[in-house]
Amino acid sequence: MDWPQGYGRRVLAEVDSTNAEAVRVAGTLAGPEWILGLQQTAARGRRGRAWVNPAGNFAATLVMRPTETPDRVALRSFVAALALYDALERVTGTAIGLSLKWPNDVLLNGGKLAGILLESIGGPGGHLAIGIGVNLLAAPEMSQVEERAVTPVALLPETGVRVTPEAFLSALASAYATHEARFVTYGFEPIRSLWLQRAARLGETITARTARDTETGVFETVDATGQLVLKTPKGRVTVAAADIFFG
Ligand SMILES: O=C(O)CCCC[C@@H]1SC[C@@H]2NC(=O)N[C@@H]21
Repeated sequence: MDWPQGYGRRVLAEVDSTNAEAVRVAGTLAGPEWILGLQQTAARGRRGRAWVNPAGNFAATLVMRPTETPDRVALRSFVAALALYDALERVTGTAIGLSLKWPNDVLLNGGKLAGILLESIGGPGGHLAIGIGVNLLAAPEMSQVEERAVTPVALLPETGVRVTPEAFLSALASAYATHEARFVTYGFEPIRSLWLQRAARLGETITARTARDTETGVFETVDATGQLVLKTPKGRVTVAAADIFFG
């Protein structure tokens, strides 16, 4: 697989967190760069949670310096989710069982295979870190993740396909570059449309839990700003950030 032009790459045998490394190196970079960590000792997940990261799983962060407004920069989580989906399809040879869970998880056979953590570095006009973790080899135990979280799954036990983190990075970087170019050229609409075609539970009843509220309704769509749109008994509700529960 060809490495995409214009993107740098560094591989670290061990690091606390590739997102933390992104913060340390962002100011020294001349262009976008992938940081692959073969072992992470303090990996972090969304909403301040820890990310359990057994060796052999994939952990990388893309550091870049987007020029758009913060709202648009945040839409990169959909760009990254699409790239992950495509890379997984590429390495396994099939998209069967793959789906995307709003805002930015990748599911395989209904279990959580991958997660994305977007962090801004240095405020507006600064860098963006897109941290991506994929359970290539092993999934954490249910006891290691939050209660009611989607059951974690891993690629090898689910599909029999063994992929190294380095090989997966090549597939992901290439897929990411394709979707990034689409986003920069055509905006969010084609990304939104591709994402919706791969969405888990679209048209079904789901629950969105925010820090303050819990909303249950039919998952209608994702709007032009990336917000989740639910049809609830009290009307249409848009959700900017939440944990999503099925069933
Ligand atoms: O909570 C989630 O679903 C997001 C998990 C993101 C984990 C990845 S692993 C690579 C990068 N470095 C980190 O410390 N976290 C992200």
